[in-house]
Amino acid sequence: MSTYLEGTLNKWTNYYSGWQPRWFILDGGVLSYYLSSMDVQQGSKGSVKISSCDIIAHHKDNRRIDLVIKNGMHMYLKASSKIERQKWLVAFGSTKQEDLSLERSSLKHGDIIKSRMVDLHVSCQTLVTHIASLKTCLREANSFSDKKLDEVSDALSTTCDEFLNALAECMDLSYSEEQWPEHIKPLSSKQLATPSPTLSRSVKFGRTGSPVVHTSSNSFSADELYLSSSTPPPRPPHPVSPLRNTQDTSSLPFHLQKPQKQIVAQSSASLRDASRSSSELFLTPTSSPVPSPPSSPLPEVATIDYDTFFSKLPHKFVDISLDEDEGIPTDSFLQCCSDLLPFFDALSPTAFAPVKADISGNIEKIRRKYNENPTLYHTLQGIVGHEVNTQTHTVKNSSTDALLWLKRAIEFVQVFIFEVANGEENLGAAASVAYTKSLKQHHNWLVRGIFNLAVKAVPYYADFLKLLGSDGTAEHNQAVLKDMSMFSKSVEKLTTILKQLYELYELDTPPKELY
Ligand SMILES: CCCCCCCCCCCCC/C=C/[C@@H](O)[C@H](CO[C@@H]1O[C@H](CO)[C@@H](O)[C@H](O)[C@H]1O)NC(=O)CCCCCCCCCCCCCCCCC
Repeated sequence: MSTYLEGTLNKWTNYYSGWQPRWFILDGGVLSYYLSSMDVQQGSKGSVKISSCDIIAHHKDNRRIDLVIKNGMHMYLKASSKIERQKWLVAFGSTKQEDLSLERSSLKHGDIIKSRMVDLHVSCQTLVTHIASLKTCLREANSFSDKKLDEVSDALSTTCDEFLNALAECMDLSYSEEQWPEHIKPLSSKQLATPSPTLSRSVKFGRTGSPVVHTSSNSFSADELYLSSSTPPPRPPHPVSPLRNTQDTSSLPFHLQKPQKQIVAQSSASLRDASRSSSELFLTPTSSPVPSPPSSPLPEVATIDYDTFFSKLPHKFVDISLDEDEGIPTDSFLQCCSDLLPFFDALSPTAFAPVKADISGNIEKIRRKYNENPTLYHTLQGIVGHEVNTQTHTVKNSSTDALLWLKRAIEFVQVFIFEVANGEENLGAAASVAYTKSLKQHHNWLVRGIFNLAVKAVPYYADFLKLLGSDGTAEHNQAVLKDMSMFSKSVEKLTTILKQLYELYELDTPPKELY
């Protein structure tokens, strides 16, 4: 008998109507919803097959469940309480289990492994996100509460369990299917139930935010962690390491090709550069079941590169090399800021026209100053320092003032991107956080009102990721989120330096009359 559950859940509708109560029925593996319990006879307003969804217990909101449908669509749900959410999570989990058992009886071994490989891949991506959040929390320990840290750790721990379960099942299935030599026997599900030191794999994100899978040649175990788009990797023709002692990437068991992706083989040396990325997932090897020869060649690395808005930017904040004493080169900084302007047209040429005009006006003011004397004004600090020394920083249209407003705008963008990269899918909420941190205190009631209106025009999360270059697939979305994370980190570094500059000269105190 299949799992049955019915009850009220709040469903996210849109930014105008927000969360709306709906009557949900889970039956026969399908979740359907109705306007109310009285409207069931009139047919459902929509339904989704639970086995085609990834079920995500939201890591910040303990009442929320996100159903990520395999075609990239979402259904956001909110229970009335944490306990109520738990009830639904259990029901969804049981339903998935039932469907899996059904599949098992009708599918061949290989098909089941395939389906679990896809699960493995999805939870691997989720792990990457959680670990990025955890790293941010740890890095910014001062500004994050213990509660936030606990939440992120819990989410990470839950996803680790999901990942290990999926991996365990793959191992069991593959082990029962083939005879492996004793010394490279795949780990059993029992071994995997407790994270094992023999798990030897690390996944990193490259500078473009793309996943990079590396295999360590001196700690091989037969349980390859595949990163697969939709089809799983081919089984190695012979049950020995396809990677050990070889530079031939053609034998890599990664099945990653897709027309829009580029596969690159790199040495571990170039990966060290890639470790500047803000998002890294390490399932760290500590020991190996198979000792390796001391003279193993460098590990092989397969990278998938996705193009995103960020990777295609002609000038990137991350590439700005600071002068001594953290001097920010004026020319590079302005080029990076200018490159962001076309994005406002993509968002909405009319709604964002004032914002774009304000930002480009300030870029222009600073550019004009720089052109007067590129040596003297080589750095932003040089411009501000010179204006302060000559008492021209307070005159109308000073570069100091232009940079102050440009810094606030860039900070808005950085915090907004940070929020989204860290799991905030409600763009209105992300914009509010960004606004409070960067601009609100400097705006009077009129501009605050404009913000409240502008925020209603924010796009949907999925559309926003598409504007940033995603093709809508989970993998590409993930790549965009990684690039966002890296973008936010590199911009934050610069806004922090600028804030310190303005604090030094006491030039950034909000006017009291605004309160
Ligand atoms: C998707 C999120 C949508 C959120 C929308 C936020 C909109 C903010 C609304 C504010 C409108 C501001 C219009 C202008 C206001 C100006 O009055 C104000 C002051 O101007 C300054 O005045 C000085 C004289 O007093 C003058 O000397 C100086 O030159 C002049 O600048 N200016 C501002 O407040 C600055 C506004 C900057 C707003 C930045 C908002 C950025 C929104 C980005 C949203 C999308 C982010 C995704 C980007 C991804 C790609 C990188």
